[in-house]
Amino acid sequence: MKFNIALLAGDGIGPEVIDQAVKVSDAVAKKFGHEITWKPALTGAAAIDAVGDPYPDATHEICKNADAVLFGAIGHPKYDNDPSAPVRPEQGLLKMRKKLGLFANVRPTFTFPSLIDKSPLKRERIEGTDLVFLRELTGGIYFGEKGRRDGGETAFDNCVYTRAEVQRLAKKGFELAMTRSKKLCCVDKANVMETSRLWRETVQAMEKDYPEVTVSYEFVDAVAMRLVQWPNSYDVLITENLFGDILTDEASVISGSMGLMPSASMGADIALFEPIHGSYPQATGKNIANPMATVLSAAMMFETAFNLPEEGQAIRDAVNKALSEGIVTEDLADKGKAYGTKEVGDWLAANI
Ligand SMILES: NC(=O)c1ccc[n+]([C@@H]2O[C@H](COP(=O)([O-])OP(=O)(O)OC[C@H]3O[C@@H](n4cnc5c(N)ncnc54)[C@H](O)[C@@H]3O)[C@@H](O)[C@H]2O)c1
Ligand SMILES: CC(C)[C@H](C(=O)O)[C@@H](O)C(=O)O
Ligand SMILES: [Mg+2]
Repeated sequence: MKFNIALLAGDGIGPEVIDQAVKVSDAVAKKFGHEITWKPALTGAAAIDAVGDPYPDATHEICKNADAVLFGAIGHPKYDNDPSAPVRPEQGLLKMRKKLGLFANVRPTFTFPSLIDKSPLKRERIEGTDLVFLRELTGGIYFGEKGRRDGGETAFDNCVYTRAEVQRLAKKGFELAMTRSKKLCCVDKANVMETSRLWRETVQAMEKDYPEVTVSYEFVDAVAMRLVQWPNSYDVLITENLFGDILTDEASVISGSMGLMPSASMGADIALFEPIHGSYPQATGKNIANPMATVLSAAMMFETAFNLPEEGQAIRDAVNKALSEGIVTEDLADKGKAYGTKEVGDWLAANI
C-alpha cells in the first residue's frame, strides 16, 4: 500500500523523536512492502519563527490531504516564560485539533513486564494495568471564551460542552469498552460543575444502548487517587479535555516514563498520532529523550489509520525487546547504561 503522511516535528525534542519514528516506520514499510511519502510541515514555535503562525494554512492543507498525521511536540521556554506573548505555540496545537476535528484522544496506559520495578509504584498495585483514556479534545475549558476584565485584574476561562460533543465521545467509549472488558468509567466533577452534570446525564441516557457495559461514575479527584492506588481496576475511562490532560500525565508514572506514552487523536476524516509528552526543552539537542512514545504512536497509526495490525505489532515487538534488553534512554536506564535517542531509534529500526 501507499501512504502520504504529514510529518509535524515541532519544537524542542520533537524533531529528534520524530526522526526515530520515521526510521522505524520506514523499516516497517520496507519489511511489509508499503511505500510511505513523508510530507514535512511547520508547526509550533518553529512555525511562528518562520511565518508568524503556529499552525499555518499551508500546514493545514498538507494535513487535510494526508492519510494520517504524525506529530512530535510543540512548545518553547521563550513563550512559557512570557505569559503576555500574543501568539503561542500551543495555540497551533489547539487550532490544528479544532480544524482537523480531532475530538477523541485515545491515550492507552499499560505496563511493560521489564519495567514494572522502574515505576515508583509497588509491583502488586500496577501489575496487569491495561487501561485506555478517551480524552475529549476539541471542547471544554480549552476552547470556551477566555479573557480579562477589570483592567486585567480578573481573568476567566469558560468551560462549555454541548450534548452532541459528549455523545460522540461517549459513543467511542462504549464501543471501545465492548471490544475490551465491557467496563466504562465516566470521570467528571458532577458534584460541582454544570458541564459535568451534562456529561453524566448524557452518558446515563446512553447506557440502555449498551446493556452489556457496566458504567461507573466517579469524581475526577477520587480517580486521581485511585489511578495510582489500584490502576488495574480501570479499563476504559472517558473524560473531558482538561481532566484527561492531567490524569494521563499522572498515569505515565504507572508505565515508567512520560517518554513511553503514545496517543491517537481521532476525527471523522483524519487521525493524528502524537506522544502525550511535550517538547521537554531541557533535553533539546542532547540526544537523551526517549523516542518510544512517538515510535509507539506510529504503531497506533499503522493499526488505527491504516488497519494494519501486524505492522503495528512489529513495532510493539521491537519496543518490548529493546526494553527487556536494556536498549533504553536515560529515563529508563540503570546508571551509566543509557543509550542515545538516535541509537535507540537505530536499534528499533534494525530489529523490525
Ligand atoms: N503535545 C504537545 O506538544 C505538548 C504536550 C505537553 C507540553 N507541551 C509543551 O512542552 C513544553 C514543556 O512542557 P513540560 O515540561 O510541562 O512537559 P514535557 O512533557 O515536555 O516534560 C515534562 C517531563 O516529562 C519527562 N519527559 C517528557 N518527554 C520525555 C521523553 N520523550 N523522554 C523522557 N522523558 C520525557 C521529562 O522528565 C520532562 O521534564 C511547554 O512549552 C508545553 O506547553 C507540549
Ligand atoms: C500543550 C498543551 C496545549 C497540550 C494539552 O493540554 O492538550 C498538551 O499538554 C497535551 O497533552 O497534548
Ligand atoms: Mg498534556
